[in-house]
Amino acid sequence: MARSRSSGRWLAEHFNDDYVRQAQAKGWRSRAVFKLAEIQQRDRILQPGMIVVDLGAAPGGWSQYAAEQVAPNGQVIALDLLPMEPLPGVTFLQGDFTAAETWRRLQDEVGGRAVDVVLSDMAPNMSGNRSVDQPRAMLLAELALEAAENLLNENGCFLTKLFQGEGFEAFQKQVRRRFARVATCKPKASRARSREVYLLAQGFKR
Ligand SMILES: C[S@@+](CC[C@H](N)C(=O)[O-])C[C@H]1O[C@@H](n2cnc3c(N)ncnc32)[C@H](O)[C@@H]1O
Repeated sequence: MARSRSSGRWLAEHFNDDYVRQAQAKGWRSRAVFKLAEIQQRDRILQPGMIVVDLGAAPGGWSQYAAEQVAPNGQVIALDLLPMEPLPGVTFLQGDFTAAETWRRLQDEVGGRAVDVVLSDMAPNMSGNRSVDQPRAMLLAELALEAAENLLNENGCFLTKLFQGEGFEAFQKQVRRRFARVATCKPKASRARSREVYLLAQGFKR
């Protein structure tokens, strides 16, 4: 089947991308790992022994990196709509996080343990229509925040992907009410033309 011009452009960009080459060379599952690594090198949010929840985890770059940082004795509980190949130190749940049933399964897996960090790199399939994509992306961020508010221990940390646009400011305000320190960042590995940024919230107030 003939590829569309835009998917051809995406593939060319993907394979020429230095982060893709570096990820392949180092055995990381995704180029996205460099976004988390940049944040970790600056803010040290992951420490040995921590329990981490990784929402929107497939194909597994963030989980792979987080599992290394929290070893030994730490654990990553990863969740995605799509299947994911097993990783050491990572328990994986497949399900749609917008479904109440998936939230119940995640709570069961956590089993009442105090979670130190909730990560969310969830993103909807982009249609290209901003009025459709933005509310879908905001819903995923809202659900990730709700999960963080339910699971995190005192002083816990929440890192989420966000897209600049409708609802962005209100979401930041909401996060500021529950966390002592909140900052947005655009890691170098995040494509300049993408509206994607990351919100890092530290010091959860229970
Ligand atoms: C940018 S990718 C995550 C990449 C990942 N951080 C890594 O390093 O490999 C976004 C993921 O969010 C997942 N996702 C989107 N909507 C979801 C939903 N409703 N429930 C669970 N996962 C979802 C997608 O399936 C996709 O795998």
